[in-house]
Amino acid sequence: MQEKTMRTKPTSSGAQDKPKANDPCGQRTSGMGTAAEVPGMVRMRKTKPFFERPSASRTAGTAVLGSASSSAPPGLVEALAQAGLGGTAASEAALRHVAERRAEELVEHLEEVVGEGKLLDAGWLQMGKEEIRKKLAEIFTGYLLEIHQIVQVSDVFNDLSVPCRTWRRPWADALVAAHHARQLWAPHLAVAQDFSQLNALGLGCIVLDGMVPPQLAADAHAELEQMAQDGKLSDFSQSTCNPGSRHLWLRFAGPGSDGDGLVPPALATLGDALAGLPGALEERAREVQLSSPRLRIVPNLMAATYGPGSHYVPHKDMYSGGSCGFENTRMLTILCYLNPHWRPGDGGELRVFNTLREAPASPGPGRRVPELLQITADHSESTTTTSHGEAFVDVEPLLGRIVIFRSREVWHGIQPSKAPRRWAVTLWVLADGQPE
Ligand SMILES: O=C(O)CCC(=O)C(=O)O
Ligand SMILES: [Fe+2]
Repeated sequence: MQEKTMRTKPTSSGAQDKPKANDPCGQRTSGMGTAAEVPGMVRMRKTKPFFERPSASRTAGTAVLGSASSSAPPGLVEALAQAGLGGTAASEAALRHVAERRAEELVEHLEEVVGEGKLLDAGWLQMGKEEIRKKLAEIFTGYLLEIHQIVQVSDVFNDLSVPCRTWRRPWADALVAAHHARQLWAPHLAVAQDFSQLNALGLGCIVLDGMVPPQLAADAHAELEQMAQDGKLSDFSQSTCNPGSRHLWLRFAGPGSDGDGLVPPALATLGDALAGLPGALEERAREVQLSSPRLRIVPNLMAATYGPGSHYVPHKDMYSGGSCGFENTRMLTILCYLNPHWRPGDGGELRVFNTLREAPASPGPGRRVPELLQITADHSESTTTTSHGEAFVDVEPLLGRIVIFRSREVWHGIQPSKAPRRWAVTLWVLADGQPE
């Protein structure tokens, strides 16, 4: 378990190193699958939930209505609860019915919804009641359908994810040391103890070699090659961020993973073991009284491959939905490289940049998520500022090498690959915004 074989270049390497302003590269933009399939796509809670389940005791909602108001339509959430439709099973027709009924009620109390700072501006008082009723019904229906979608996705996510402290693995517990936790969460402290090139960049990033049994890594590599041959990979990415890359998702545990034969054994074992790392890191941090965020595991690995010429421009793994107001909650990126034949000159190194001072990157507070389920490629506001510096370290994608870094801070990219297929599996570890 040592850090080794990294090359450092002190200067910028030109255009490829510079992300464009408005760089939409925080996530691959093709073949992303559904929100529920992609770790980190939904949860945005930290201390303040962006969305709370409808409940009778709640009088105001969060700002999901957007254009019409910054608060929930008066009484609508209560009406939903009274109709027994707070769960995920409500049909669209039932939600429309609740919305219509509430609109009818409110037309008799226009002062609650029309006027300065209210749901509809004072101009609406010029309209007839029927027109106002229709407008309210339309707004309410949109609101209910939106929050209903969020509840559904949130439920799926919660079913799929667990706090990392419940995913402890002896393998990871034995291998993770306190200094790893320091390197990750307090790099400024770690620098004093460890003068590695990576630490010198002042990042939260660690490289671990010799942890994955070589045979397991080789088997996992063979399984990926087989899956590629069997046509399981996505199409080639057309994105300017990571042109030519291909990927597939491997749900190695939990609902949807059993008996479907989609995750071959070595990859499943590897995923299960990697998922033990955050819990071990959290525990080590606790032991040395280091403050670190609580984390959550989604047992879903992404395997990605880069062929000749394909690369990934500098980016961070945290991204937001830009105009959608969506933001992921990725906290840690855990990579494991699976390239038994990698040689110097094959390219595909992970380039890790030093990071300039930026605003603290914690999961955002409540945001609008109107297009939540349609998220495809709108990550355009994720990286509006180019805040990595000139220095970088290239990390070779060697068989079994594990790299862990802070998704929200660390700028990284992949150098153009020259090898036929450069493989990595990634586990994104999410913030745990659940109450204590
Ligand atoms: O494979 C790697 O080295 C990094 C991949 C990456 O940055 C990503 O998928 O976001
Ligand atoms: Fe990345």
